[in-house]
Amino acid sequence: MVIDLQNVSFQREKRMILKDVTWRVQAGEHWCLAGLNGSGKTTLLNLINGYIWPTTGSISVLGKKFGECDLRELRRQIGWVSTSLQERLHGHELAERIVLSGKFASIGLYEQPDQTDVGQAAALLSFLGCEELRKRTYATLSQGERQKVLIARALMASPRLLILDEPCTGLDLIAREQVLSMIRKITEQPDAPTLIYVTHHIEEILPCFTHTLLLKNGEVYTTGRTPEVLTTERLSHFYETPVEIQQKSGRYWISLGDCAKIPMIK
Ligand SMILES: Nc1ncnc2c1ncn2[C@@H]1O[C@H](COP(=O)(O)OP(=O)(O)OP(=O)(O)O)[C@@H](O)[C@H]1O
Repeated sequence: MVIDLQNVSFQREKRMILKDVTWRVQAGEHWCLAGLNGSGKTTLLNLINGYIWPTTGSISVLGKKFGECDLRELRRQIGWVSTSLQERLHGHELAERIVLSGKFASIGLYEQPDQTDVGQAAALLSFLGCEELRKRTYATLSQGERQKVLIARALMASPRLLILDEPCTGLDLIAREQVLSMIRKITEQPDAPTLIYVTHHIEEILPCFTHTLLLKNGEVYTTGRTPEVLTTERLSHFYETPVEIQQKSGRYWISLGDCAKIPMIK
């Protein structure tokens, strides 16, 4: 079992941010975690990484039960690409060195990488179709290029679990599709890590995401195989707004249904 959350709740200042979340991710599955702003996605990721502790319930990740394992050791097997990581990186650092720093889980490169590491970083950038970025400084990269470099950085540590927290935020249509195609490529590798892809956007849910969890107001609204979750009926209930889902080339495209029924701000 890759992730096993049993009846997990998380409370802060009398407010239940997550309520009775039970979620199991098995090896060989790739999950999409979707929900509206404030539904609790980041809180859930912080719990899975052991940065916060549940108020009630139990958590096991990669077979290690929280409370009985060394979290620092566990975190070495988890790659996490997020906007907060982006903000902490140094703009003057070369893309290649940012990728290399993934091996040491450091912000900045303080240890001397060997030739094998340098070769692996180059191979990862090439695999992800962005080898030309190697000698560019991070500050000069576009948002889409930064995401590619950060994904390569996460892969540098050969994680068993890779969490991609809204990697397509701020990307234009083409850059978004490039990042999504990189992600698909990762899942096609024989030794691919289990992916957890967090998004607000149904359109980003690729066919490789076998399962989807919809989170609403801190509760699991539904989980299951992606085609069973992403239906017009279920998503209209989820959004409390009529929507229509169309499937094209294995992707899901959402549009608003009867606009007259959508609650608007007056
Ligand atoms: N430490 C905290 N103390 C109080 N409230 C918190 C704390 N952490 C999160 N919250 C609240 O819990 C709710 C869930 O936050 P969270 O960041 O997990 O949501 P999210 O689904 O990741 O949102 P977004 O999609 O906007 O990033 C929000 O209303 C947030 O304000």
